Amino acid sequence: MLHIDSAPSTPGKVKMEKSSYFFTRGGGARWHYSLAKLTVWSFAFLALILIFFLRSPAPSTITSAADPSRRSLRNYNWGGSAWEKRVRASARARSSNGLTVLVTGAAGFVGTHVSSALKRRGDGVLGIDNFNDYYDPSLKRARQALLERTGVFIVEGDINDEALLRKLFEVVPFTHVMHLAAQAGVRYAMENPGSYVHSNIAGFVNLLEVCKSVNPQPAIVWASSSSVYGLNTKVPFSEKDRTDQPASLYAATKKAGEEIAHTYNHIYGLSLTGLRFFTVYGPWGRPDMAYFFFTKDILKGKQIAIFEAANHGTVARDFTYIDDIVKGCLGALDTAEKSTGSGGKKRGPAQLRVFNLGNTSPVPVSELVSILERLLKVKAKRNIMKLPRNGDVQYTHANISYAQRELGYKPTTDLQSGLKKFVRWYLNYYSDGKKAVE
Ligand SMILES: O=C(O)[C@H]1O[C@H](OP(=O)(O)OP(=O)(O)OC[C@H]2O[C@@H](n3ccc(=O)[nH]c3=O)[C@H](O)[C@@H]2O)[C@H](O)[C@@H](O)[C@@H]1O
Repeated sequence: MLHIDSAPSTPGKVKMEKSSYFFTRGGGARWHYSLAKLTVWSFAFLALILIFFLRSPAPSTITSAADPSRRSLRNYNWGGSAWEKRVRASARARSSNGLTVLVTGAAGFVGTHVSSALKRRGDGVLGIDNFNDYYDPSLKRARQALLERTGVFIVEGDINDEALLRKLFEVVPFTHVMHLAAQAGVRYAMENPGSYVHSNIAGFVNLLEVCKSVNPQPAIVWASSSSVYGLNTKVPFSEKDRTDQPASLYAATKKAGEEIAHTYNHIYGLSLTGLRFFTVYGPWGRPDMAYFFFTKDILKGKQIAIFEAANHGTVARDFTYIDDIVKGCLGALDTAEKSTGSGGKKRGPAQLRVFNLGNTSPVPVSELVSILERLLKVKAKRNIMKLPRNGDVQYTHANISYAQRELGYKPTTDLQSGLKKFVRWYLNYYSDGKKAVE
């Protein structure tokens, strides 16, 4: 008998005393009996596997590319005629001159708002999202339900799944891709660097590989970030300023995205527009962002950490309201020129752009908290802390004249009015007893 005490510490080196029971010569009838039993059980096991495969539904069951960065590896189901029908219906534009847009990260904050705005004005929209657990997936499911009501179907899958992306382009000849799927968050990059490489680099390259090879190639608009300005001190930030000093891995992956975009534009003629978003906030926002968890913590009476730079220096952000960002995204899609490649080959020069989408009026984080206090009618428990060395920069401020000229981009919502709408949404969303605030 193998006792727990006698088990060797090296796995795989367990002495199989029981196995000698099957293989000793003197075993006789007992040996034959055991062999027969083993055979019967083996057949039963094989039969079970066979039944499992025969009973599998017609749609292909694809396991997403293993993501080492996630605790929960996910299986996604896609395919089959009913699924294709939903994909086609969602992507159908109301009129023949409407766009047909694949929105990646459609269950995300910006993705939901952009998808809904496109659908409302008559464009065809299909979403894709992997519903990962970076933050509460139930919020993503609620956004999905919202989009379903407007007629937008979100395919569950990962942008790293090449077969899925190819299938989507086979079913629908998308004219545009609005690429918003990403691992967001500046500070989380120190905890989980792999997830940034997986989504923001590998996932983006996979998407571009598929886009370059399909006919017709779509035009691509995608989310870069204000964080690419990193340690740049020249303000306001202009697209011409240096972006070679990222302060976080998140920023570095977004900057890498801009360089990767250059390559695919140069070699394959893909039309590519990068949008540098400046701290986007609003209803249905991201719970990992300061304005969101400050609201939660102020209401709970919990202390909040407010960062300040050296010598009591102000930390400020050019907070940009979601509706303004949506207008910028639509402006970028509407002015995107066609890609020029076909058959995977470039046939001529293609459009390559990068725009700042900010609000042009930075607000100190302490002022953000004061606005929240007034709106929530609760005093915050402020804990002023030195800005940690975790990727945060002290200050952001967008120069938006290029986006104004080319996209007609003109932000109209100040932080006070935008937060008012956010707080109204927050109280309404979380007052419904079913949604727990962690
Ligand atoms: O502009 C962008 O491109 C980026 O904007 C945000 O990043 P960030 O500006 O750091 O937004 P928050 O995490 O909401 O932080 C806002 C401000 O609050 C400060 N903060 C954050 C957390 C905290 O506990 N205390 C605190 O004072 C930060 O230093 C920052 O100045 C998003 O999280 C990024 O995904 C996005 O790419």
